[in-house]
Amino acid sequence: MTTVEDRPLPAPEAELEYAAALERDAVQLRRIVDLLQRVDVDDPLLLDVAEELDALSEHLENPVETVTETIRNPGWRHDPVSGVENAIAPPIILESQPDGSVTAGVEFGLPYQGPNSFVHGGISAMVMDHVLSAATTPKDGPIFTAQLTVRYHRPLPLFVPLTVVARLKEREGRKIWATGEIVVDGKIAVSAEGLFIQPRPKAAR
Ligand SMILES: CCCCCCCCCC(=O)SCCNC(=O)CCNC(=O)[C@H](O)C(C)(C)COP(=O)(O)OP(=O)(O)OC[C@H]1O[C@@H](n2cnc3c(N)ncnc32)[C@H](O)[C@@H]1OP(=O)(O)O
Repeated sequence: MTTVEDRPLPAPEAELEYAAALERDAVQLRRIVDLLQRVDVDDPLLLDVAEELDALSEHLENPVETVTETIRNPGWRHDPVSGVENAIAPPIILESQPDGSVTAGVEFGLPYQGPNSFVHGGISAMVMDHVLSAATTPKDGPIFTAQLTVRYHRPLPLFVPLTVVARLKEREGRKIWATGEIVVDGKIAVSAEGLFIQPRPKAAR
């Protein structure tokens, strides 16, 4: 059996081409997920869709990407919030600001709905976790969320541009606190505070 390690790595230019293709694939898959939320339930086209998607899955199944390969690829292209290669990511594109804060613009559609016409609270929490951690992530290694407190001030509407902001609050050894908000029409809809911890070096565990 050929393992991932045995397979030759693509040349750098081919790798770029594949990455771009994967990004385009994720865009189309995201579009399908969105359309499936909106299509008429009595549309006869729906009868063929599962078969067509099944054929597509069969096509992709061989060779399937293994866990090892997933870890080898850059995580930030795969993650569920800003991963451009991940169809479940909105995706949210983060920007680092000169003052050290991180901002992002996003607009959620129906796949992210919780209460009718509003964003699911778990999605808001996931976004806050991600953007807060981006504001704290030290350059010298990974960081883990230890605590996340989210306050929902007002419902977050779907189909409206939202702004996410996060900033580092305090650092004490391996512990880093950050705060942030999701803002709609200039008003804070969600605020959050997180404690992030740099894990101990392996030898010290
Ligand atoms: C652009 C890309 C941006 C990045 C995107 C990725 C974002 C993804 C963020 C995540 O989703 S991370 C996944 C969810 N989180 C986890 O799975 C974490 C699971 N927990 C752990 O792995 C460990 O518990 C943890 C690394 C958080 C801490 O383990 P340690 O062994 O390093 O902690 P240790 O016992 O040495 O304690 C160190 C200090 O932290 C404190 N501490 C540890 N865990 C805590 C906790 N959960 N809450 C509060 N304080 C905590 C602990 O009391 C102590 O305080 P003091 O130094 O003051 O004594």
